[in-house]
Amino acid sequence: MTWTAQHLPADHTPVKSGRIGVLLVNLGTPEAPEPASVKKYLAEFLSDPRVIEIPQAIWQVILRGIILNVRPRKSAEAYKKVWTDRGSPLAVITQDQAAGMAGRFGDGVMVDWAMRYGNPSIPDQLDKLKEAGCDRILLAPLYPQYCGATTATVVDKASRWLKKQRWQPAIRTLPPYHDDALYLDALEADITRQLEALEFEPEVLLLSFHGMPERTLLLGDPYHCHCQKTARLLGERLAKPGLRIETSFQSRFGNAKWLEPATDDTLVSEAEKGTKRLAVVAPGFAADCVETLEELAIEGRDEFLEAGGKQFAVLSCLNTSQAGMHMLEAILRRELSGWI
Ligand SMILES: C=CC1=C(C)c2cc3[nH]c(cc4nc(cc5[nH]c(cc1n2)c(C)c5CCC(=O)O)C(CCC(=O)O)=C4C)c(C)c3C=C
Ligand SMILES: [Fe+2]
Ligand SMILES: [Fe+2]
Repeated sequence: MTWTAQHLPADHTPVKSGRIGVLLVNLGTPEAPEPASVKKYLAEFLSDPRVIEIPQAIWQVILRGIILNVRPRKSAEAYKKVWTDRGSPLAVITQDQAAGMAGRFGDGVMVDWAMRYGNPSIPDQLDKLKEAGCDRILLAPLYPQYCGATTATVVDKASRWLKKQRWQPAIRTLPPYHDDALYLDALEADITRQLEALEFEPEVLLLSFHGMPERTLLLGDPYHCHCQKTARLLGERLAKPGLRIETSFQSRFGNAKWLEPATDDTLVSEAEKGTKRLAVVAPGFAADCVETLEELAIEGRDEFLEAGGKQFAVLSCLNTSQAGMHMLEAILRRELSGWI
């Protein structure tokens, strides 16, 4: 028997194919800087076993009984301070990064964006790319340093979507790029540009990475090593007389021991030991967000100045800077090789 289109189910529509999709993914953010939205976002984020690695039965009692009744109000205040006309900085910048990549790889390549928690969700965006005819998709978690709590959970989420597809697109994932010359070139250029534009010359440049529970390092997560390697390679490039480069970890959460030294403690100890002029940059964040714009630029400033510091600046993340977009295009193009 010869199979022809008439043997297909009545609802079968011919599938467009042959296109390539690129999905940029970042962490996720609330829909609004209000406690109810923050609560919804944190409930999803902090229920991810890749993020909180203690048994869910115990954790859900703590999360729903205490944390989700206290933290959303406090976090919503932080989000209010950095919210823009277009929404949360993290979402706006990620959207702009995707828009800035569109058209750079030719007509057959669509570039879109998603958030691991909240919207636009990874499954919705993968549906969209597939429906538009993408049979090859490059999934790009925008985390230079690999971490189970960030990179792996993006791949987990996409894998759950793949599991439901009868006809799966081919998927590639962007590897960590913590020691990639393209990334280091972009950071070196963008940090140098911003340091030269400051009204003061910092004595200390603090490289602040997002923290993680120390236990994850002992369990073999490469995140800490990746941060240290980025810091070492970037430090070598930025080294100049009169500038000391230090590394720290920010955004401590909960009571467990986190990676050290902590950024807030470092800002205070630097000021107390006499550092007057300090600049901070967060090389691990692909886009500015509440953690850089509020925790570093507002809280961090207060901590440093109250402890005796005199001049303080937080540099922008790569965001949609020329150096950042050039890097993004180059690392994506490399991962698309053989497809375009
Ligand atoms: C145990 C809790 C957390 C872990 C582990 C964690 C890891 C982690 N996070 C980022 C990047 C971002 N985190 C952001 C916000 C944020 N992070 C946590 C907690 C953990 N993060 C919370 C509770 C929040 C929300 C804000 C708050 O209430 O303090 C953000 C910004 C999101 C935004 O909306 O702007 C980013 C980005 C990394 C890279 C990482 C592990 C390496
Ligand atoms: Fe975080
Ligand atoms: Fe924070």
